[in-house]
Amino acid sequence: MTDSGRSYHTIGDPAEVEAETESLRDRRAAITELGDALRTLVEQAAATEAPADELRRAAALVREATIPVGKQQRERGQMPTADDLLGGVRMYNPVCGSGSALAPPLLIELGAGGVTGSCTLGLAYEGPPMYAHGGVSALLLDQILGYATSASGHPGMTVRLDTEYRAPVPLQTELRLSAEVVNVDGRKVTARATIATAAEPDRELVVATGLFIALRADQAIRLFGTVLHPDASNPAVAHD
Ligand SMILES: CCCCC/C=C\C/C=C\C/C=C\C/C=C\CCCC(=O)SCCNC(=O)CCNC(=O)[C@H](O)C(C)(C)COP(=O)(O)OP(=O)(O)OC[C@H]1O[C@@H](n2cnc3c(N)ncnc32)[C@H](O)[C@@H]1OP(=O)(O)O
Repeated sequence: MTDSGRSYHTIGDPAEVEAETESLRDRRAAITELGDALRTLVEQAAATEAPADELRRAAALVREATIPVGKQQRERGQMPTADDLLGGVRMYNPVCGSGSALAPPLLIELGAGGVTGSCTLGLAYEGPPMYAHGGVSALLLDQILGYATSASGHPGMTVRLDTEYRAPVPLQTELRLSAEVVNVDGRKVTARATIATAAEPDRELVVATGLFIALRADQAIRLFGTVLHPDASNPAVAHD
């Protein structure tokens, strides 16, 4: 679980992220607080052995909670007002976002040779008994690969993700991820990422290679026209 405050998903130097007004800081802290509560709910709901009447009582309470949350909803073409897309603040990113009930969340740090990530997966992520679902491993790896490519100055979209599952990923165990860019060929960027446990960081449980393509301006406009304004200062768009 994350603390409230500055624990949401950012990329790069936090000092570079747009100056937060007091009200934006407060709203992001509240989004994180709700995210923490939702993650606790999701995890406990996946692990519960409570009797049927208790589950029905909980369902009624959750339905009640949707009333204030549902009052003001954004549409698909609108970014969350608490996000800063180019600054890399994505409050609801389903892997790292502190506001997302789906996110473990994965905490990513920028290091000298690449990026590292840490998280612990609860029972909500179970695939084979006691171990993570393979799709969840791929989700974590795609995210950290994307982060590594962006952090290296070559943001792009995943067009290929090759995932090799060498050993099952244990739940309720602190995990370490790492990723680095291994090749840049024009708009094509290749990166490699791994998942291990914190206790045995050199034993690679899952290894992925991702191919990322930097978007041409016309592609960015076609895909993200309503939310992304490509210009010379936008690092997400290749200008070749
Ligand atoms: C990306 C902008 C978003 C804004 C980002 C802003 C700031 C960044 C901040 C934070 C980011 C931090 C972390 C990132 C987070 C998460 C990472 C998750 C990433 C994803 O989860 S993202 C969703 C899944 N992703 C897709 O939804 C892509 C679907 N896709 C397409 O929309 C098209 O594919 C497109 C438009 C990408 C390319 O357009 P296209 O396909 O027409 O390709 P194009 O002509 O441009 O080709 C150029 C060269 O790539 C080769 N090439 C293409 N595809 C290939 C393949 N599959 N295998 C081998 N080579 C391939 C060609 O062969 C050619 O090679 P060559 O030059 O040698 O001929």
